[in-house]
Amino acid sequence: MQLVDIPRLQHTWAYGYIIDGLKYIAAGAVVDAIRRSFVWLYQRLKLRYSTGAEFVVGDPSYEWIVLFLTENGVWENARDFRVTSKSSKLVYGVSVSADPDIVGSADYVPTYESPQLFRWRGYWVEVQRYRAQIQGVGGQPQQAAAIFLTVFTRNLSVLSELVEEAHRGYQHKIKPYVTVFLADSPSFGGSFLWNVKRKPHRPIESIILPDGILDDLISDAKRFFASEAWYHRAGIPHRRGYLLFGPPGTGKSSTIHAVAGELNLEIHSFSLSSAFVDDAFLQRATATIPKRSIVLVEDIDCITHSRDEDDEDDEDGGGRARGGGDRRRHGVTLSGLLNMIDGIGSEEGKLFFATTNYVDRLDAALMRPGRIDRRIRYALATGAQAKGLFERLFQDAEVDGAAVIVESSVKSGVDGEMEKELSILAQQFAAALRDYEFSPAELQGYLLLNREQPIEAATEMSAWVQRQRDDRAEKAELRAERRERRAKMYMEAARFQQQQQQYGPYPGFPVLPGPMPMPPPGSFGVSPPLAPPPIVSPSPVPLPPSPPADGGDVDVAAAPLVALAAVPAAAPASPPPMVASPLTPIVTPDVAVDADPPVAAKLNGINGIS
Ligand SMILES: Nc1ncnc2c1ncn2[C@@H]1O[C@H](COP(=O)(O)OP(=O)(O)OP(=O)(O)O)[C@@H](O)[C@H]1O
Repeated sequence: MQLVDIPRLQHTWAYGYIIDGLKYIAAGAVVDAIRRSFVWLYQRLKLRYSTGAEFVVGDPSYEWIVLFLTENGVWENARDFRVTSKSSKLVYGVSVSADPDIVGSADYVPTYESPQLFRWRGYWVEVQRYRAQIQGVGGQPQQAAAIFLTVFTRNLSVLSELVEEAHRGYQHKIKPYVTVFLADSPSFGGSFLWNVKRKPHRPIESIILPDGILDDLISDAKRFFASEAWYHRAGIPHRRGYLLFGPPGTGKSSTIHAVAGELNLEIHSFSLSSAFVDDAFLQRATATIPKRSIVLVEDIDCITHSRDEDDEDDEDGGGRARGGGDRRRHGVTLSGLLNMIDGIGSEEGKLFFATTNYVDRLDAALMRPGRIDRRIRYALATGAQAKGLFERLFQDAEVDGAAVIVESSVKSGVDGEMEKELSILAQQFAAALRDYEFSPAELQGYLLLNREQPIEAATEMSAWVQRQRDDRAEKAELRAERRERRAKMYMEAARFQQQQQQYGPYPGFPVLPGPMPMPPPGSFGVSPPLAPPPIVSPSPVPLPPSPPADGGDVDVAAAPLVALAAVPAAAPASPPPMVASPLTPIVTPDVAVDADPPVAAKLNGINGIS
């Protein structure tokens, strides 16, 4: 059967329209085929004669490329932008305001997704923004903004030169800043990203530590970077590990920031106490850290135990995993941490810094040379440090013309004479407290309250110290009371249990499973009253130890005191009880194999840095 009767159709009015329609369809198909052929050809040529690279947000290289594209004016034709607030003054994207404060407070990055072409060193480069699928921790797919660069040349080195130039430009731009990449978990998924912060360089002189500690640390790190070839020849991973330990607020993090600023390094930081940090997270995060970086692990004592260890503990009724139940599935295990530290060395040239307030909780495996090469102990402030802090914070008092005028009565000597003498005030300030009584952070807090008034800060220090001591004594008393109450409850329960065993269960009361476990030694009421904090210790300040010949810990606590002899001394105090550390002496590899013996000898004499 004939479906369309063409000869009859020819005589109808619709015939012309149908033929025209068919012609248009045919023409459209031809044009589309040509377009597709061009696209196909373009893609083929692109594949054959170009090299490309993807940069995903959250990776440090994304920051370099965004800045590079901005500097090369690639965004200039864009009209739509993604705006994000930011805390630094570094300008990315496009300048939209002449006011530097306004420009510096937000990021403007174009949102368009169509490719842009630009010339770089005679090569055509195509840039395209899009959303990439990346694999999150745990394998879940996740969307992330990305930039794809295509360089139209088959020479791969052009692309790597471009990336290198972008990195150099970025480092030059951020020179006055230390870039800190904080490992973070985005709220919408289980993956991770680097949260980028830029902080102005912290001057070395602003950190008040016993003489030489910081300089030694910096020269050690410089020497490490200078001896890359030696590490390769010796077959040792080019990595250096430092452990900074001591009470909170004593300058550990500040030291690391100062080192990063001095050596122009980026910091990639995670805290093991963060809820989202686990073994898989560490592996993924460290894999993205570039060369010449500081890898900083804060609270390195916060590791949980592996499943096997937990199971063993549970059999013993222990359950050692800190934080209980959930920590067994989350958190960083010792083996995960060791793998991560060892893995850092697979990418060259990294300084590994770890901080902790509880050095005695660290495993010996973690402390072995090759993982931790040097250890530095921090302590509460000595009188010399307090004096240094005071002078540092009020150094501008004179510069601003607001000279510190001290009545000569403050200074024993000629009556009525006025003298600008900041150091006398600083001595008065330091004399009001004992060594190892307050952290530098606490002293800084007090000084900031009196930022404009150095005289008041010095003269009112004794009253502040007294208030802090009273406060501490009150808290200690409360703690002792709580312990006593808990001890009483425990004794009651034990007695009740004994009676149940003796006379049978009381009707209506549950039978307690016996026997009651013994309380840990020293807990509850059986322990002696709380030991007073080291502030009230009457023993004299120890003499500075001579540097250990075998390279022990750097002991910030026991470093020489700057002469405060002129200051009326407060009751002497002993240093805080230093935790007996299970650390084994560390042998640094530098001495035996260093090409420059005098330098090696000098370094190994550093203040006993181990
Ligand atoms: N030795 C120091 N010299 C100058 N400032 C200090 C010193 N120690 C601490 N500070 C000040 O105290 C604050 C906290 O210091 P920082 O974060 O470095 O201490 P930390 O030892 O890392 O503390 P935590 O163990 O709690 O992380 C900073 O503002 C810093 O300026």
